[in-house]
Amino acid sequence: MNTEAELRQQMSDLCASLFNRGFSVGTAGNVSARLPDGILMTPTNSTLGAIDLDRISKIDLEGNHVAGDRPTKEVFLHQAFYETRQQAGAVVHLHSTWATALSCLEDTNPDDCIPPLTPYVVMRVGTVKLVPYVKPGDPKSGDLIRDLKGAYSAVLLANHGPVVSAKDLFSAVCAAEELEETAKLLVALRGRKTRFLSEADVADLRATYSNM
Ligand SMILES: O=C(O)[C@@H](O)C(=O)COP(=O)(O)O
Ligand SMILES: [Zn+2]
Repeated sequence: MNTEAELRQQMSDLCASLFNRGFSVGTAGNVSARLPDGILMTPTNSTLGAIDLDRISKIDLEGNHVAGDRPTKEVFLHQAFYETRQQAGAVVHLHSTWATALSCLEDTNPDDCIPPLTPYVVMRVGTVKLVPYVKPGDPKSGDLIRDLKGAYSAVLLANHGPVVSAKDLFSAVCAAEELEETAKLLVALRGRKTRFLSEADVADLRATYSNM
């Protein structure tokens, strides 16, 4: 387990890495990580490209804002992941282009937004559910995640973008990147005869590897 100081540094570094490689632009996206006594969150209206360690928001186990700048407006969304997935140590929300494109397409399967194209997306991300649109920052986003009862480590928010949780911050960032790259492949392959992994292949991967 990282110390809080190490986790703050890692959050700033990984957010900058996402931003510098175009997974986030402007002030889009937000990131959080669980501590024994609360949750660290990126501040609202901050750019992931320049997260100041001392201004990272902290909320306590009761959800009170106890340190740093005001947290992301998606605090309810992040809290709902931690409430329903005990194994989740971090949550990453992005507006990355290709996953967001899938979140807008009418024929994206709401129960399986990212069908099993490659082993790695099965291993790192799992089945991705579409969550109905609510406006950014709406507390209802938390209710919609709680309704899933912890069954999905990753979702697409309709007409908005991906949210990915994982056991720790590095894993959550890697999973968000894997989801984005697979979304890009899916859009590139649209209209072409595509071979997906079989149910047996997916079951074998799930038995061998865990995405959390
Ligand atoms: O789309 C939105 O407005 C938020 O989900 C977002 O990505 C950035 O909001 P803050 O984290 O409050 O800056
Ligand atoms: Zn957003």
